[in-house]
Amino acid sequence: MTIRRIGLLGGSFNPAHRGHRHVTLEAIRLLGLDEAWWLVSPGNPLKPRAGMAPLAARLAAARAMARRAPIRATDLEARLRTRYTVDTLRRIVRRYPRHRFIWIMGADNLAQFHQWRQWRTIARTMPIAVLTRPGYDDDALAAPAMGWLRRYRRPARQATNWAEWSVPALVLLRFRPDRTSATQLRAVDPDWHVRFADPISVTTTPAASTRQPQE
Ligand SMILES: Nc1ncnc2c1ncn2[C@@H]1O[C@H](COP(=O)(O)OP(=O)(O)OP(=O)(O)O)[C@@H](O)[C@H]1O
Ligand SMILES: O=C(O)c1ccc[n+]([C@@H]2O[C@H](COP(=O)([O-])O)[C@@H](O)[C@H]2O)c1
Repeated sequence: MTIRRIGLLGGSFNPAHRGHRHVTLEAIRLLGLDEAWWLVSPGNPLKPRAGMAPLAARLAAARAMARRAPIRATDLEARLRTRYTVDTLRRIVRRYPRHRFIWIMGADNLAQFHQWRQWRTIARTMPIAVLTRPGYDDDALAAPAMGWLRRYRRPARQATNWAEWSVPALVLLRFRPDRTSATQLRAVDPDWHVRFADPISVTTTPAASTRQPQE
């Protein structure tokens, strides 16, 4: 039985940008992943709905950004009808028994992690990799959740062993950072989603546009 090693990066992807692609490719390299899945969120429970582009447009833009990379942009959360990460991860682990998963998030998300529903249960569900992000790395190390997570920290040089770690486990990944943010992109191009309003007109490979991860 071949075990697939998958990294899960959840996000609003409003819109997906080259920073997402860069940090995901770095995570794939440093963690020795077969693939990363972008979980394009129907709606981050902590973010306002105002200014959030429709899921179809965010998904189409994410698929275009993930093209020709071992990255799948998916609407799994909408399909599973989950919104909270703790529920999503529980369902995914059950649904894909032949896969091993690691949760990936940027340093900005670790700073807020203690506000997520049942965040300790998330950490007990699968290992967590935190990605360096300019302006947030110090905050992440001082994050309230780190008060508890710190004791489970693993050295980055052992990152490729993550599938054998007992949980909770946390690894902080450092690499050449990328400053891109969706907030910045929306400021210069607030109507970006209009270009993705009709997903059929979006240039993605047919396989990438329809495939769901295999169980
Ligand atoms: N440049 C980046 N470096 C590191 N991590 C990133 C970067 N951009 C996004 N991420 C991470 O990717 C995930 C999804 O990010 P998200 O879709 O919210 O993009 P964003 O640029 O942070 O958006 P916004 O500015 O709207 O908050 C989060 O875990 C986030 O921390
Ligand atoms: O489950 C929660 O309580 C929770 C609270 C805030 C954010 N999240 C998840 O964190 C991921 C990153 O969200 P975002 O909007 O910062 O890209 C995304 O998968 C969200 O669903 C999850």
